[in-house]
Amino acid sequence: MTDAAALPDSVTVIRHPLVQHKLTLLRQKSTSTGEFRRLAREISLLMAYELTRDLPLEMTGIETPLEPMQAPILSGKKLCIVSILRAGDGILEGMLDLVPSARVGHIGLYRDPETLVPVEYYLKLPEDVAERLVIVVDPMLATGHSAAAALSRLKQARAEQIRFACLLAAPEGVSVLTQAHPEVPVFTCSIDRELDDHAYIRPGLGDAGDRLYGTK
Ligand SMILES: O=P(O)(O)OC[C@H]1O[C@H](OP(=O)(O)OP(=O)(O)O)[C@H](O)[C@@H]1O
Ligand SMILES: O=c1cc[nH]c(=O)[nH]1
Ligand SMILES: [Mg+2]
Repeated sequence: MTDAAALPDSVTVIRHPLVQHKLTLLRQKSTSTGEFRRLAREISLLMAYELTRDLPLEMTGIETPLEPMQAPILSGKKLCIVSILRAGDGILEGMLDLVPSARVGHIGLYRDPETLVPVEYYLKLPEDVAERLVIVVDPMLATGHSAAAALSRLKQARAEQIRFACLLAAPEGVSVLTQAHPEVPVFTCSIDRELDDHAYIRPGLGDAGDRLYGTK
């Protein structure tokens, strides 16, 4: 929704028609919990395809049933997907569908409803997170403070190569995150109009965690 020309180079809006179509279904208030979860998973798989588009390859010798050949395999850092609990888990599943051997980390953060400051309540990362390409996932980038705090935590754990993926972003969140972590590529399916007075993304999709898990 926001003029792409105004975006920093580190931000990619995934405009693939399947992603955009599924995102529209996801946003609709009539979409049930089960359908919401399924759509989030499908969109995440497609996002993982975009996020991993530039992974390096090397050639290796294999044998087909008919003859030997040189064929490409992934050669760079192994992957770690870090989910920002709890709504991040709705994205994690679809990413793991595409890269099932990735390691997984979790950062538990909730946004205090009064202050909007992210509060950390859980952290579990693979021991070798510093050697991996880390993809941090959370459906919503609203004020940007949860994502910025998660990336700072990962840097404390010595992670060096980090990407961030969300379904929806507010312009305010993009600005906060890219200023705090300018070297981190950010992938989103939409940059919506604005944040409202409760720091909800408008038009948005509501509360991602509640819609994924059927809570209020
Ligand atoms: O950019 P911010 O303003 O920090 O807001 C975004 C955060 O808010 C939501 O989580 P929430 O606090 O609702 O926790 P939940 O995932 O447990 O529902 C969302 O999943 C992000 O983590
Ligand atoms: O719009 C928003 C903002 C933060 N968290 C959500 O789940 N939705
Ligand atoms: Mg929530």
